[in-house]
Amino acid sequence: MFRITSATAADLFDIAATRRIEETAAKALPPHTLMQRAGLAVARFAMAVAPHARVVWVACGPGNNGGDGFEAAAQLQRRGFRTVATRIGDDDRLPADAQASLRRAREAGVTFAEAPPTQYELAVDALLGIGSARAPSGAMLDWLRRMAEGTAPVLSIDTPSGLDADTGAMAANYLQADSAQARRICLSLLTLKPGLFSAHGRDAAGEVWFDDLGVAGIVDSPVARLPGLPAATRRHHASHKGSYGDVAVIGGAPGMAGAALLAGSAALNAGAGRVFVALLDPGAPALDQLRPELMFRRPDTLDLSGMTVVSGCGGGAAVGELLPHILQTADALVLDADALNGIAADPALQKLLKARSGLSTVLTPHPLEAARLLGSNTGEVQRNRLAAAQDLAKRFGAIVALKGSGTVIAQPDGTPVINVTGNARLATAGTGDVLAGMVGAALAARLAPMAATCEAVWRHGDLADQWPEEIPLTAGALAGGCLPVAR
Ligand SMILES: NC(=O)C1=CN([C@@H]2O[C@H](COP(=O)(O)OP(=O)(O)OC[C@H]3O[C@@H](n4cnc5c(N)ncnc54)[C@H](O)[C@@H]3O)[C@@H](O)[C@H]2O)[C@@H](O)CC1
Ligand SMILES: [K+]
Repeated sequence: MFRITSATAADLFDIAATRRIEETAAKALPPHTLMQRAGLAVARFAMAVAPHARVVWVACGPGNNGGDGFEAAAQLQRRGFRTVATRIGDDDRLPADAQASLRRAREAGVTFAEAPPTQYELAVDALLGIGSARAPSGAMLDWLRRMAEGTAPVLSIDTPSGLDADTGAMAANYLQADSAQARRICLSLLTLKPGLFSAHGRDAAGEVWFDDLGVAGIVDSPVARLPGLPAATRRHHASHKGSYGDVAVIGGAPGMAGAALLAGSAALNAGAGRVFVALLDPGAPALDQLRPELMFRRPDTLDLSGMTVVSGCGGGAAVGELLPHILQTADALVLDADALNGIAADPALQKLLKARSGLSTVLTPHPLEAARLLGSNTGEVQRNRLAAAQDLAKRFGAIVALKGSGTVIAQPDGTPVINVTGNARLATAGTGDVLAGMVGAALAARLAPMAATCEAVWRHGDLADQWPEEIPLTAGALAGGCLPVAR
């Protein structure tokens, strides 16, 4: 059993694969073994989280997730914890494993009650796991709300109930109440699921822990993976600015120069050898007094063939005119914001983007920009972030970093990554420009495009995670705090 942190590299399996893995493992073991292991893991965890608990409330659902709950309740009761179970569903419709665990809970002396205890020190959510099929309602929803709004920690078995373990979509928003305050922990069993780390998954799950139930040697292919720590950074003494590449930021239409400057500063701080800024506002100053290292050029005077171009940041409509040239000549390319909007609106540009297939190209859309590129809508993208990012990556032959809670980094062929660094403090204007600059620096340092993007996204989020509580997190400060990604 271990906690998932930003340093954890791990494979993620969808519901279908998890069921196959469970079936294979169950066949190789005596009956009921997996559920007993699951219950024991939950009970051990519960005792560590609330060793002082006078009452543990276990809410059990109608399937095997409920069975895990009965088993955990039995194990806790036997170890001297007063355990109160509330349950949904009829005895005779319970799956066989859950029926066996229900019997064991009754034999152990677990209290079965119609309503939750008024006082409890730990709540265990064993209502629904990977079999969640519709929005929780009635008593189930009431209990989930009550847990979320209580002060005792909530321990979700396998998945938070009602969460789609494949996508992180929530069937019922029982966490949206302002009063939701309980510490939340999820103990994922057998496999780690992608939905725990994307969309609503992170809020619903809280801290994620993992127990493999003693099942090793999984042969199924993961649907995604957690990247773990980026490789250590070390620069050779015998290197020079040319070793870390040139970045050209092209953007900053009238009134939006700041976006391009943020990207430029971020690229510089992330270790790019030289950073050129080509503003699309003819009246913009030709020097940034605070960043004299940035070299200002007219867009048409730059030779992009040896450069990593970061395009879009505050580009407005003006960037559209330059995109054919940029798409055809940039050595490596990061496309953000207005560049993505321009491409979404113009099939000719889409063709040029596809023609770059095989070159280093990274798209960094937020969900609305992704929706425009896909011709869908934000709701659709957010309902399945993994699928949307993969669809875009395949369609345009590029690396795609779909921003949001659990940024998804997808590649045309190969397993996508879900990034677990970052937090809601990044939800402020300009942080996306900073990310684009950081990706640009990593590409300029000649990292492979997937590795460059994963590393920059990880570091960008990690900066926010490490940011001191008392210092406001602004994009300018974030751009100034970038740690080198280039080696
Ligand atoms: N069978 C085993 O030995 C093991 C089972 N495991 C547990 O089993 C879970 C999967 O079990 P199941 O496949 O039975 O699925 P679940 O227990 O997640 O739920 C399925 C049941 O809930 C009902 N249901 C779905 N949505 C509902 C809603 N909104 N309101 C009311 N009822 C709803 C379904 O009709 C079905 O009866 C895993 O998440 C895990 O917790 C694991 O511990 C591994 C071992
Ligand atoms: K659950």
